[in-house]
Amino acid sequence: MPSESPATLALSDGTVVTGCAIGQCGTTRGELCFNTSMTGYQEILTDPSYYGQLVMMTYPHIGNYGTTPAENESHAPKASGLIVRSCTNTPSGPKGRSALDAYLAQHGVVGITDVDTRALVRQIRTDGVLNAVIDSTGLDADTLVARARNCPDMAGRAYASKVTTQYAYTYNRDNGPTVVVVDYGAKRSLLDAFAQRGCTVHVVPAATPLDKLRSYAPDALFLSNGPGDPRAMPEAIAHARSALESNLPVLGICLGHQLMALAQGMDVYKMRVGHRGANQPVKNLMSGRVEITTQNHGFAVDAGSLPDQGAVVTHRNLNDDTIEGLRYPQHKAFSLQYHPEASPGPHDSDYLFDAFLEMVPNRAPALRTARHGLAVAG
Ligand SMILES: NC(=O)CC[C@H](N)C(=O)O
Repeated sequence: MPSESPATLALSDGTVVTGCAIGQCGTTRGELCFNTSMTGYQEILTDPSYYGQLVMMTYPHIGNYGTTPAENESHAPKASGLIVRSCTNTPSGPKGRSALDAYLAQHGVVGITDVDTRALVRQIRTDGVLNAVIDSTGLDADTLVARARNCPDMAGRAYASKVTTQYAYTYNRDNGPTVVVVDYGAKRSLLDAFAQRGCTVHVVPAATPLDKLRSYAPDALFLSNGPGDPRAMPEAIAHARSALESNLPVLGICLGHQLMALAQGMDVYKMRVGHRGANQPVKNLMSGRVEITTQNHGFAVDAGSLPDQGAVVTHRNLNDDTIEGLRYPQHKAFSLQYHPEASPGPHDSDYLFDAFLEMVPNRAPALRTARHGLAVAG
């Protein structure tokens, strides 16, 4: 156990639990979400899509293999706080890895350990998602519950502006297609997925309009993952519409997927409980193949809003039948609710990056694209 200092977790429904402080001493709040991955806590903490959320890990032992900069998905943690059952201060693994507690403190993240996380998950699964506060400064329970109740809801929050890059930069230069990434909070491993395939990768701020994107002479556009409610991003929805109409291949992942669906006139809703973990089963409806996937989302595209034309469901979640992938037959585009780059998680869905790049004209024939049914008009 990293410390003997008490900490409190207070939920907006009045639940108050006590545990021990980890990381920075302080008070923090956000939407309480749980992640069922057994490993990958550092990738999860630094995934910008967790901005504004308190991450609760359901796997009981967290911190076992410490932390190292190579496992960052962005330069520092973006989650608002961390809740675990048991946090070790003596990580195993190669020399030079830091303890999770020290890593959290170094980056100003407030956390709590020694909490019955599984009981809290059962509560959330029954009652739906809610906001919470973690405190290690000794504030009283009533104050903490009141702060949890005052915490802004994730619905209506355009948080991508908090995590997007301020300046355009080139992540990789190579001989393959030029991909322009619109950064709503992109994970590093998404950029790596393109770099590993020989792409030149330019990353631009979320508010960059299409004519500016064209100045990079892109072969393809990528709309990234990111935090918050896509319905609160009218400018980004308009940009997604221009991207779709650009005649360039477009891929959207997670927030990018939701923005593309909204641009095509579909609706997005806030889920009662989101999908966060590394073992979500998804069926590719064209190949019939089931992929075990990594997910992190609290909003989803409403299947009831599927237009007669303009979007076709390509992937479904086998747990709850929610939409996991769409293709847009009038455009060179498809989008995914889940994370084919994983990190953490299985690599079953890697093929989707190849399928996307095969949409770029003058590239290798779209063998894998055709096999998975994602070949499009254009
Ligand atoms: N990983 C993401 O891009 C998340 C998208 C969106 N913020 C959601 O929670 O649904």
